Amino acid sequence: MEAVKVRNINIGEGVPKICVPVVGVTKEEILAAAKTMKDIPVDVVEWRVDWFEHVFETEKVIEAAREIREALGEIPLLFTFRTKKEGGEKEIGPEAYSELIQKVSESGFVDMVDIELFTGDVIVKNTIQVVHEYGVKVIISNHDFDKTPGKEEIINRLKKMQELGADIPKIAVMPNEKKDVLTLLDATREMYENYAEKPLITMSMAGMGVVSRLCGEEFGSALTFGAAGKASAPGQVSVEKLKNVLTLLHECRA
Ligand SMILES: O=C1C[C@@](O)(C(=O)O)C[C@@H](O)[C@@H]1O
Repeated sequence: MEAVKVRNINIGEGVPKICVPVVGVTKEEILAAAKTMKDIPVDVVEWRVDWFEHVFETEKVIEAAREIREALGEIPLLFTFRTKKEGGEKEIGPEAYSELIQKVSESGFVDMVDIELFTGDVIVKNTIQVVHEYGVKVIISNHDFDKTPGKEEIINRLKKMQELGADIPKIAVMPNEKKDVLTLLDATREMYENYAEKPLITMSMAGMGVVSRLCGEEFGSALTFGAAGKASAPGQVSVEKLKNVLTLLHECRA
C-alpha cells in the first residue's frame, strides 16, 4: 500500500501520524491555537470549521484559512466541517457543504479535506473529483457517537469510502462494552490486511476506546487524533503523551 504524501508527511508509513484539531470559535482563538502548533509534536493540524462563528461566510473562512496556513508553516492542514449528525457543532445542507469544501480547496490554503460518507454518493463523488483537480487530498469519514456497528458493517463502510475515491478512509465509533473496542480493532486489522489500497484511520472513542488511539501501527490505523488544549472528541490523549506512547510501541516492534 502506498503512503499518502501531504507536504513532508507520509501518512501510512511507520509510526502513526498525530493530528491535532483546532476548535476555536473566533478567528483570534483559532489563530492563537494555530500559532502553538510549531512547538508541539504534531504532524497534521485539523481545522474544525464547524466551530467557527463565521463558517457560513465563505470569504471569511478562506481568509481565516489563509492566516492559519501562514501560522502553520509547513505543517499540513486538514479542513473539516463535522456536521451535527456526526458529532459536530452545526448543520449544513449537502450542496452548501460541498460548495464550501470545493471553494476552500480551490483557495490552495488547505492540503486535505474531510468529506462525510453519508452526505450521499453522488455529491461525495462529484466533490472529490473537483477537490482532486486542485491537488487536495480527501479523507472520507463516518462517525457513530452512539454505538459500534458490527465488524462487517465497519469493513463495508471503509471499502465504500475507498470505492468512492477517498485517499484515506476514516471511521470513529463509540464503544458501549469492551468487546466493541475489539470489534473496531479487528475490523481495522481485517480491512488493512485484506482490502485496503489506501491508509486507514480508525478509532474507538471515549475512555474505553483510548487503546485504539495508541495501537494503530499494529492494527493498521495510520493517523491518530490528539488534543492540545480543547479536545474535539471524547478519548483524545494529549499530544506529548501520545507521541511518547506511539514511539514506545514503535521501538518495541522493531
Ligand atoms: O473524525 C475525527 C476524529 C475525531 O472524531 C476523534 O474521535 O478523534 C475527532 C474529529 O475532530 C475528527 O474530525
